Amino acid sequence: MSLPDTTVPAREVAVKVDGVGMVYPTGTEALRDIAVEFPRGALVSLLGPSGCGKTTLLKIIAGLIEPTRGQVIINGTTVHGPSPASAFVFQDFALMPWATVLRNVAFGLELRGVRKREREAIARKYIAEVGLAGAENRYPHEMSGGMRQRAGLARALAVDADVLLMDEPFSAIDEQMRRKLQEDLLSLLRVEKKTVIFVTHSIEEAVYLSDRIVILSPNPGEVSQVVDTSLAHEGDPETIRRDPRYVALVDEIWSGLKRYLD
Ligand SMILES: Nc1ncnc2c1ncn2[C@@H]1O[C@H](COP(=O)(O)OP(=O)(O)OP(=O)(O)O)[C@@H](O)[C@H]1O
Repeated sequence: MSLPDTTVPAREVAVKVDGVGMVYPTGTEALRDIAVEFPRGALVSLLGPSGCGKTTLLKIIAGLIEPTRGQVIINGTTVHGPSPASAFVFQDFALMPWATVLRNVAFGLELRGVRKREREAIARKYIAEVGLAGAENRYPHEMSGGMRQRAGLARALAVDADVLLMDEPFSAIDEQMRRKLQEDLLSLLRVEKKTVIFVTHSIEEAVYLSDRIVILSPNPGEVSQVVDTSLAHEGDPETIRRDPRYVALVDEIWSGLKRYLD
């Protein structure tokens, strides 16, 4: 009789960063030999001090800039330029100020030639999903920072990319609203099942949200540590934040990072 196979299958890789290096034309070496894997359906944070190359890495994964060395592979295909497999959520929301929420959220689909009726139906679905139902006809200046970031998230979801790239999406938002958005993002991901690469400065935010944290060190940006959090992200946020494993992880990451602060 053969024994049952109890090995846990490794999670499939959605995004592979393979030996990426980046030297800007100014001569700044922003990244050196970055090799990281992003499992499908996981939220992975890039964490590190200012200037360690987090945004540069995210832009390379998005295909917005070409690395000097190495490659990025999304769903088995090497990235050369922006691809429909990924969608970017910007820190400053990047909404068109002259367009309503509905038009902003539908914009990626408009660029892809989706007909008006269809794209607006899709946009309305995601506007509701991020908690903005009723705000379809508002303009960005008529909304709070939190609402604008929800619209930015709905726009990224509407194009139905597998991979969401989020560059400090909550940093321009006050603390209470940020916590609410973090919780809402986790609930949304339970429904949408995206692979998320999330840039943050905040250790607490990274530990609260992430399945995995990639810690970068500066000058040049290199991977200094990869931490699998193994924390449950469901349940009462205050209970999670008091979980001894949450507290220990925040402490551990903080003691690793503080040597980079002057
Ligand atoms: N377009 C550019 N041209 C030249 N150098 C750049 C450019 N963009 C970034 N850099 C440099 O590359 C390095 C990494 O910058 P990057 O913005 O990726 O870091 P970061 O970790 O995202 O920083 P922060 O946390 O402050 O946003 C820095 O030294 C920065 O000055």
